[in-house]
Amino acid sequence: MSLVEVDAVHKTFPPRRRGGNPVHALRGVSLRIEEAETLAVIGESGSGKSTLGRAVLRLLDVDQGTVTFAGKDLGALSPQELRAQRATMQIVFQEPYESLNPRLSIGAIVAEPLEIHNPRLGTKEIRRQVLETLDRVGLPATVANRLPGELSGGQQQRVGIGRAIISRPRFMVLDEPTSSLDLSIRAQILALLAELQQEYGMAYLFVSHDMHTVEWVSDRIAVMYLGEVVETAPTQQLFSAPGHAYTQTLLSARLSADPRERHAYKAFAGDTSVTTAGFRPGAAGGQE
Ligand SMILES: Nc1ncnc2c1ncn2[C@@H]1O[C@H](COP(=O)(O)OP(=O)(O)OP(=O)(O)O)[C@@H](O)[C@H]1O
Repeated sequence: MSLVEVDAVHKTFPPRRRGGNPVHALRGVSLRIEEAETLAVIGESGSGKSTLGRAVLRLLDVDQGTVTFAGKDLGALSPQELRAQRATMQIVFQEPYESLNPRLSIGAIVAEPLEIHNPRLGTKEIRRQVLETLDRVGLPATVANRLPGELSGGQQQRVGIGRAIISRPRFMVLDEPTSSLDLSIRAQILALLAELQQEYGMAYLFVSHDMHTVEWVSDRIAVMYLGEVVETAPTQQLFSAPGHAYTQTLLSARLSADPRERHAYKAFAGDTSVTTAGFRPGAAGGQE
Protein backbone atom coordinates (compact mmCIF):
# COMPACT_ATOMS: atom_id res chain seq x y z
CA MET A 1 0.00 0.00 0.00
CA SER A 2 1.29 3.46 -0.91
CA LEU A 3 0.87 6.48 1.39
CA VAL A 4 -1.27 8.27 -1.22
CA GLU A 5 -3.27 6.43 -3.87
CA VAL A 6 -5.15 8.43 -6.48
CA ASP A 7 -7.40 6.36 -8.73
CA ALA A 8 -9.21 7.50 -11.87
CA VAL A 9 -10.03 10.99 -10.54
CA HIS A 10 -12.15 13.31 -12.68
CA LYS A 11 -12.93 16.95 -11.99
CA THR A 12 -14.94 19.28 -14.21
CA PHE A 13 -15.42 22.96 -13.40
CA PRO A 14 -18.51 24.83 -14.58
CA PRO A 15 -17.89 27.53 -17.22
CA ARG A 16 -16.42 30.70 -15.74
CA ARG A 17 -18.51 32.80 -18.13
CA ARG A 18 -22.10 32.40 -19.21
CA GLY A 19 -22.11 30.57 -22.53
CA GLY A 20 -18.57 29.23 -21.96
CA ASN A 21 -17.61 25.56 -21.86
CA PRO A 22 -17.09 23.49 -18.73
CA VAL A 23 -13.42 22.73 -18.06
CA HIS A 24 -12.51 19.08 -17.66
CA ALA A 25 -9.48 19.80 -15.45
CA LEU A 26 -8.74 16.19 -14.41
CA ARG A 27 -9.47 13.34 -16.83
CA GLY A 28 -9.05 10.06 -15.00
CA VAL A 29 -5.83 10.79 -13.08
CA SER A 30 -4.19 7.91 -11.20
CA LEU A 31 -0.92 8.00 -9.28
CA ARG A 32 0.88 6.71 -6.20
CA ILE A 33 3.06 8.53 -3.68
CA GLU A 34 5.27 6.53 -1.33
CA GLU A 35 6.33 7.46 2.22
CA ALA A 36 9.14 10.04 2.28
CA GLU A 37 9.41 10.40 -1.50
CA THR A 38 8.98 13.46 -3.70
CA LEU A 39 6.70 13.04 -6.68
CA ALA A 40 6.83 16.08 -8.93
CA VAL A 41 3.87 16.95 -11.13
CA ILE A 42 4.92 18.91 -14.17
CA GLY A 43 3.01 20.38 -17.08
CA GLU A 44 2.18 23.68 -18.68
CA SER A 45 -0.20 26.27 -17.26
CA GLY A 46 -3.77 24.96 -17.20
CA SER A 47 -2.83 21.27 -17.42
CA GLY A 48 -4.51 20.57 -14.07
CA LYS A 49 -1.55 20.42 -11.64
CA SER A 50 -3.01 22.67 -8.92
CA THR A 51 -6.42 21.05 -9.25
CA LEU A 52 -4.75 17.68 -8.70
CA GLY A 53 -2.91 18.98 -5.61
CA ARG A 54 -6.16 20.24 -4.11
CA ALA A 55 -8.04 17.09 -5.05
CA VAL A 56 -5.42 14.91 -3.34
CA LEU A 57 -5.92 16.85 -0.10
CA ARG A 58 -9.67 16.87 -0.65
CA LEU A 59 -9.64 20.67 -0.56
CA LEU A 60 -12.08 20.28 -3.44
CA ASP A 61 -14.59 17.57 -4.19
CA VAL A 62 -13.99 15.33 -7.17
CA ASP A 63 -16.64 14.11 -9.59
CA GLN A 64 -15.38 10.54 -9.90
CA GLY A 65 -12.56 8.41 -8.58
CA THR A 66 -10.95 7.95 -5.17
CA VAL A 67 -8.08 9.35 -3.12
CA THR A 68 -6.74 7.11 -0.36
CA PHE A 69 -4.37 8.39 2.31
CA ALA A 70 -2.66 5.84 4.58
CA GLY A 71 -5.36 3.35 3.66
CA LYS A 72 -8.30 5.70 4.30
CA ASP A 73 -10.65 6.70 1.49
CA LEU A 74 -10.81 10.47 2.00
CA GLY A 75 -14.11 10.69 0.13
CA ALA A 76 -15.74 8.41 2.70
CA LEU A 77 -14.70 10.52 5.73
CA SER A 78 -17.12 12.82 7.54
CA PRO A 79 -16.19 16.54 7.53
CA GLN A 80 -15.02 16.12 11.12
CA GLU A 81 -12.84 13.10 10.31
CA LEU A 82 -11.43 14.91 7.29
CA ARG A 83 -10.53 17.91 9.45
CA ALA A 84 -8.70 15.63 11.88
CA GLN A 85 -6.89 13.97 8.95
CA ARG A 86 -5.67 17.39 7.76
CA ALA A 87 -3.07 17.50 10.54
CA THR A 88 -1.18 14.86 8.57
CA MET A 89 -1.65 16.41 5.09
CA GLN A 90 -0.68 20.02 4.52
CA ILE A 91 -0.14 22.43 1.63
CA VAL A 92 2.30 25.23 0.83
CA PHE A 93 1.01 27.68 -1.77
CA GLN A 94 2.69 29.53 -4.60
CA GLU A 95 1.87 33.03 -3.37
CA PRO A 96 2.80 33.13 0.30
CA TYR A 97 1.32 36.57 0.92
CA GLU A 98 -2.07 35.64 -0.48
CA SER A 99 -2.17 32.51 1.64
CA LEU A 100 -1.42 34.31 4.93
CA ASN A 101 -4.09 36.30 6.76
CA PRO A 102 -2.73 39.87 6.56
CA ARG A 103 -4.35 40.85 9.86
CA LEU A 104 -2.90 38.03 11.97
CA SER A 105 0.54 38.08 13.54
CA ILE A 106 3.04 35.51 12.28
CA GLY A 107 2.86 33.80 15.67
CA ALA A 108 -0.92 33.43 15.39
CA ILE A 109 -0.69 32.16 11.80
CA VAL A 110 1.85 29.46 12.65
CA ALA A 111 -0.10 28.50 15.81
CA GLU A 112 -3.40 28.03 13.97
CA PRO A 113 -3.02 24.36 12.88
CA LEU A 114 -1.89 23.42 16.40
CA GLU A 115 -4.91 25.11 17.94
CA ILE A 116 -7.21 23.30 15.52
CA HIS A 117 -5.65 19.86 15.83
CA ASN A 118 -4.54 19.91 19.48
CA PRO A 119 -7.21 22.04 21.19
CA ARG A 120 -6.07 20.95 24.65
CA LEU A 121 -2.57 22.43 24.37
CA GLY A 122 -1.94 25.34 26.73
CA THR A 123 -0.89 28.81 25.56
CA LYS A 124 2.65 28.34 26.87
CA GLU A 125 3.17 25.06 25.02
CA ILE A 126 1.74 26.54 21.82
CA ARG A 127 4.11 29.49 22.08
CA ARG A 128 7.04 27.14 22.69
CA GLN A 129 6.20 25.09 19.59
CA VAL A 130 5.66 28.21 17.48
CA LEU A 131 9.09 29.60 18.41
CA GLU A 132 10.71 26.21 17.81
CA THR A 133 9.02 26.02 14.39
CA LEU A 134 10.05 29.56 13.42
CA ASP A 135 13.59 28.67 14.36
CA ARG A 136 13.37 25.45 12.33
CA VAL A 137 12.33 27.34 9.20
CA GLY A 138 15.10 29.90 9.66
CA LEU A 139 13.18 32.82 11.12
CA PRO A 140 14.08 34.77 14.28
CA ALA A 141 11.67 34.72 17.22
CA THR A 142 11.04 38.45 16.75
CA VAL A 143 8.94 37.85 13.62
CA ALA A 144 6.24 36.22 15.80
CA ASN A 145 4.82 39.64 16.60
CA ARG A 146 5.00 41.00 13.06
CA LEU A 147 2.37 40.99 10.32
CA PRO A 148 2.86 39.17 6.98
CA GLY A 149 3.09 42.46 5.09
CA GLU A 150 6.21 43.41 7.06
CA LEU A 151 8.18 40.41 5.77
CA SER A 152 9.93 39.75 2.47
CA GLY A 153 8.59 37.16 0.03
CA GLY A 154 11.15 34.58 1.12
CA GLN A 155 10.35 35.12 4.79
CA GLN A 156 6.63 34.87 4.05
CA GLN A 157 7.19 31.53 2.37
CA ARG A 158 9.14 30.35 5.42
CA VAL A 159 6.06 31.26 7.47
CA GLY A 160 3.89 29.25 5.06
CA ILE A 161 6.21 26.28 5.50
CA GLY A 162 6.26 26.71 9.29
CA ARG A 163 2.48 26.72 9.43
CA ALA A 164 2.44 23.55 7.35
CA ILE A 165 4.99 21.58 9.40
CA ILE A 166 3.91 22.52 12.91
CA SER A 167 1.32 19.71 12.99
CA ARG A 168 4.02 17.22 11.83
CA PRO A 169 2.37 16.11 8.58
CA ARG A 170 3.36 12.89 6.81
CA PHE A 171 2.56 14.43 3.44
CA MET A 172 2.67 17.92 1.92
CA VAL A 173 1.51 19.34 -1.38
CA LEU A 174 3.98 22.02 -2.47
CA ASP A 175 2.17 24.05 -5.12
CA GLU A 176 4.92 25.92 -6.98
CA PRO A 177 6.42 26.95 -3.62
CA THR A 178 9.30 28.93 -5.12
CA SER A 179 8.02 30.30 -8.41
CA SER A 180 6.95 33.68 -7.00
CA LEU A 181 10.35 34.20 -5.33
CA ASP A 182 13.56 35.83 -6.55
CA LEU A 183 16.03 33.42 -8.07
CA SER A 184 18.54 33.93 -5.26
CA ILE A 185 15.94 32.91 -2.67
CA ARG A 186 14.58 29.89 -4.50
CA ALA A 187 17.49 27.59 -3.83
CA GLN A 188 17.39 28.43 -0.12
CA ILE A 189 13.71 27.55 0.15
CA LEU A 190 14.24 24.33 -1.81
CA ALA A 191 17.12 23.40 0.50
CA LEU A 192 14.95 24.06 3.54
CA LEU A 193 12.20 21.82 2.14
CA ALA A 194 14.76 19.08 1.46
CA GLU A 195 16.12 19.30 5.01
CA LEU A 196 12.66 19.16 6.54
CA GLN A 197 11.77 16.18 4.41
CA GLN A 198 14.84 14.30 5.62
CA GLU A 199 14.25 15.25 9.21
CA TYR A 200 10.56 14.39 9.39
CA GLY A 201 10.32 11.74 6.66
CA MET A 202 7.52 13.57 4.84
CA ALA A 203 6.32 12.71 1.34
CA TYR A 204 5.92 15.63 -1.08
CA LEU A 205 3.74 16.19 -4.11
CA PHE A 206 5.73 18.97 -5.76
CA VAL A 207 3.74 20.91 -8.36
CA SER A 208 5.88 22.83 -10.82
CA HIS A 209 6.07 23.96 -14.41
CA ASP A 210 9.85 24.24 -14.22
CA MET A 211 11.94 21.26 -15.32
CA HIS A 212 15.08 22.59 -13.61
CA THR A 213 13.44 22.62 -10.23
CA VAL A 214 11.95 19.16 -10.50
CA GLU A 215 15.18 17.70 -11.81
CA TRP A 216 16.79 18.51 -8.47
CA VAL A 217 13.97 17.96 -6.03
CA SER A 218 12.07 14.90 -7.20
CA ASP A 219 12.47 11.13 -7.00
CA ARG A 220 9.82 10.58 -9.67
CA ILE A 221 7.96 12.82 -12.07
CA ALA A 222 4.38 12.68 -13.34
CA VAL A 223 3.85 14.66 -16.55
CA MET A 224 0.41 16.23 -17.00
CA TYR A 225 -1.08 17.32 -20.27
CA LEU A 226 -4.67 18.59 -20.65
CA GLY A 227 -5.87 17.00 -17.43
CA GLU A 228 -4.20 13.63 -17.91
CA VAL A 229 -1.02 12.10 -16.55
CA VAL A 230 0.70 11.08 -19.78
CA GLU A 231 3.86 9.64 -18.23
CA THR A 232 5.28 8.80 -14.79
CA ALA A 233 8.91 7.79 -14.37
CA PRO A 234 11.88 8.02 -11.99
CA THR A 235 13.48 11.44 -12.47
CA GLN A 236 16.73 10.35 -14.10
CA GLN A 237 14.93 7.95 -16.41
CA LEU A 238 12.49 10.62 -17.51
CA PHE A 239 15.34 12.98 -18.36
CA SER A 240 17.45 10.39 -20.15
CA ALA A 241 14.67 8.56 -21.99
CA PRO A 242 11.43 10.54 -22.08
CA GLY A 243 8.67 8.23 -23.26
CA HIS A 244 5.99 10.68 -24.35
CA ALA A 245 6.23 13.29 -27.12
CA TYR A 246 4.93 15.98 -24.77
CA THR A 247 7.69 15.19 -22.23
CA GLN A 248 10.24 15.55 -25.03
CA THR A 249 8.84 19.00 -25.82
CA LEU A 250 9.14 20.04 -22.18
CA LEU A 251 12.72 18.80 -22.07
CA SER A 252 13.76 20.70 -25.17
CA ALA A 253 12.22 23.89 -23.77
CA ARG A 254 14.34 23.38 -20.65
CA LEU A 255 17.58 23.62 -22.62
CA SER A 256 16.81 27.18 -23.59
CA ALA A 257 15.86 28.32 -20.06
CA ASP A 258 17.52 31.17 -18.21
CA PRO A 259 21.14 30.18 -17.40
CA ARG A 260 21.07 32.13 -14.10
CA GLU A 261 18.25 29.88 -12.97
CA ARG A 262 20.25 26.81 -13.93
CA HIS A 263 23.10 28.11 -11.81
CA ALA A 264 20.85 28.57 -8.77
CA TYR A 265 19.68 24.97 -8.92
CA LYS A 266 23.19 23.64 -9.49
CA ALA A 267 24.20 25.37 -6.26
CA PHE A 268 21.27 23.76 -4.54
CA ALA A 269 22.08 20.31 -5.84
CA GLY A 270 25.78 20.51 -5.16
CA ASP A 271 25.89 21.52 -1.55
CA THR A 272 22.79 22.11 0.53
CA SER A 273 24.77 23.59 3.40
CA VAL A 274 25.78 26.45 1.10
CA THR A 275 22.19 27.35 0.43
CA THR A 276 21.24 27.58 4.09
CA ALA A 277 24.19 29.76 5.07
CA GLY A 278 22.86 32.79 6.88
CA PHE A 279 19.69 30.99 7.89
CA ARG A 280 20.94 29.32 11.01
CA PRO A 281 18.62 29.74 13.99
CA GLY A 282 18.94 33.18 15.45
CA ALA A 283 21.00 34.59 12.59
CA ALA A 284 18.25 34.23 10.13
CA GLY A 285 15.70 35.89 8.06
CA GLY A 286 17.12 39.30 7.43
CA GLN A 287 18.66 38.65 4.07
CA GLU A 288 15.55 37.97 2.09
N1 LIG B 1 -12.36 27.19 -9.67
C1 LIG B 1 -12.31 27.02 -10.98
N2 LIG B 1 -13.36 27.31 -11.78
C2 LIG B 1 -13.30 27.13 -13.11
N3 LIG B 1 -12.22 26.65 -13.77
C3 LIG B 1 -11.12 26.36 -13.03
C4 LIG B 1 -11.11 26.52 -11.60
N4 LIG B 1 -9.90 26.14 -11.16
C5 LIG B 1 -9.18 25.75 -12.23
N5 LIG B 1 -9.91 25.88 -13.34
C6 LIG B 1 -9.51 25.53 -14.73
O1 LIG B 1 -9.04 24.18 -14.71
C7 LIG B 1 -7.91 24.04 -15.58
C8 LIG B 1 -6.74 23.50 -14.79
O2 LIG B 1 -6.31 24.51 -13.86
P1 LIG B 1 -5.10 24.30 -12.85
O3 LIG B 1 -4.99 25.55 -12.06
O4 LIG B 1 -5.28 23.02 -12.13
O5 LIG B 1 -3.88 24.16 -13.85
P2 LIG B 1 -2.32 24.28 -13.55
O6 LIG B 1 -1.65 23.25 -14.37
O7 LIG B 1 -2.09 24.24 -12.08
O8 LIG B 1 -2.00 25.72 -14.11
P3 LIG B 1 -1.02 26.86 -13.51
O9 LIG B 1 0.38 26.34 -13.70
O10 LIG B 1 -1.33 28.05 -14.38
O11 LIG B 1 -1.39 27.05 -12.07
C9 LIG B 1 -7.64 25.40 -16.18
O12 LIG B 1 -8.27 25.47 -17.43
C10 LIG B 1 -8.33 26.36 -15.21
O13 LIG B 1 -8.76 27.54 -15.86
